[in-house]
Amino acid sequence: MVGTKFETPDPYSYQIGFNSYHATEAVRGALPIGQNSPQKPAHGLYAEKLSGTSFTTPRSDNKQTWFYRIIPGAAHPEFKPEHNEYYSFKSRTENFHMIPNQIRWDPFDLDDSVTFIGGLRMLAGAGDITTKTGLGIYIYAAGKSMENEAMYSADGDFLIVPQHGDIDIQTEMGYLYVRPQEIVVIPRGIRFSIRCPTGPIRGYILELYSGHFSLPELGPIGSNCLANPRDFDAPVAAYEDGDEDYTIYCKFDGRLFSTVQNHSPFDVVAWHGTYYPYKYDLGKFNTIGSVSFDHPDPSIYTVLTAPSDRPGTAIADFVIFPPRWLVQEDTFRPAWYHRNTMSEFMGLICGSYDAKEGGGFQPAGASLHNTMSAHGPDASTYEKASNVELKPTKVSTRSLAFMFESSMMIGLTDWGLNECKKVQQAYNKESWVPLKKHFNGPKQGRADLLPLNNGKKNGNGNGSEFR
Ligand SMILES: O=C(O)Cc1cc(O)ccc1O
Ligand SMILES: [Fe+2]
Repeated sequence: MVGTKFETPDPYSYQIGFNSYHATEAVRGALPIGQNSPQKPAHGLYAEKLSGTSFTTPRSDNKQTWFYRIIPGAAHPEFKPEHNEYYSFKSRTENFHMIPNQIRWDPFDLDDSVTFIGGLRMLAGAGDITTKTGLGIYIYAAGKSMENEAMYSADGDFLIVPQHGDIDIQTEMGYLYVRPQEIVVIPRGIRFSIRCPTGPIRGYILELYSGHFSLPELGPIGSNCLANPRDFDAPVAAYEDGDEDYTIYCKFDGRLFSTVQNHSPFDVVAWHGTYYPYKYDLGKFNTIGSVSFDHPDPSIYTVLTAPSDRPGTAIADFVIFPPRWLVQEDTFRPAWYHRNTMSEFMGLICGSYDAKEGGGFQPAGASLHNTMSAHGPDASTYEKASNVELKPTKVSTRSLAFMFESSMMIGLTDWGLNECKKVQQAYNKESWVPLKKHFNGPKQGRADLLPLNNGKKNGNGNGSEFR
């Protein structure tokens, strides 16, 4: 299993469950009983509501939280725009480079001279923030902890995939400690601060402009497997009653704004509700696969999904390729060659990826196979996998790749295509141009000119039911 992480003790305790109703108080009696907004909440606290869905969203999807805090979130001077070229993330579609080519990036650099906010770069995106449709993809690299600084995104939910270094996250709801091979989701609007307790940090972020993540349906799999709801951790209330200045950064329509307030935003003494940040250890993913033949669709590896209005069609799926046994008979076992209507952005947290034996897809690197961009195993993977003896084999041991998959066409920012200087110029040439022809039939053919096959036009007629 990935994610056996006893090296760093987890300093925090959590409440468990995906989409659970949580209630937590750091001072006894801070949560009102039987009501949300008493005339005078206990201990001189203010009640404040944070809604992540419209008030009238059906109960099953409704996400709201009540805070009992020292000072309401509104107690700050006005926000002013930050004037740093990277802080206007150029997240509008008209600024994107739309390219049909397959793209692959060398590992992104570490940079320990900046904080999480200073080292956040938009790589790619789709849709429109103002109408809450689509997604943004970011790379972060930092080494300085955010001290007396917090941020929130009005634009969407942050799904953070750490690749290097632990992140210690303080949020309005409490603390989350997240290591590589774990993920964390910080929903829209929640204020948070990121510290780097183990040194430099680096990773990937999917910002979801539309709705929120849910667990995929399990269909015939039944009531367990894949990511089980019990394995998601939410913080317990933790507050500070600080009077020092705090800079609050706000990401709003792809631009960064800031203000300085004279108290800590992490002053929530108690909260209850369904809208909260959560983490998940990818090592707990219960992987399902074929025990007979053929390579199944990677949708079986979906950890979280953000559905669109079209059934079965996601704005964003978060998919992982964890260590697993491959046992299929008479099967080309790596991913097949394919062209999909869905776009695929992939990253590698550690190890290697079984469809890219030829190297080039490295930890902290990435690839993008956009709508209908042809891809699949590189030439060396093909040669190996089409000749290998098919014994039960464990793949991706000590490896973890992931995919942000989207029904939208993904565009690249200037940073993603040029400024980062990580795009591999020879990706196609090295991966697929070397593929050899193995065809051994005549130079031309037409099905309707073939001699009759005992009256059967299609199929070999042999059946394969008793393999
Ligand atoms: O392209 C990729 O490597 C991702 C992927 C993996 C897989 O097992 C099947 C389809 C697919 O797009
Ligand atoms: Fe693919």
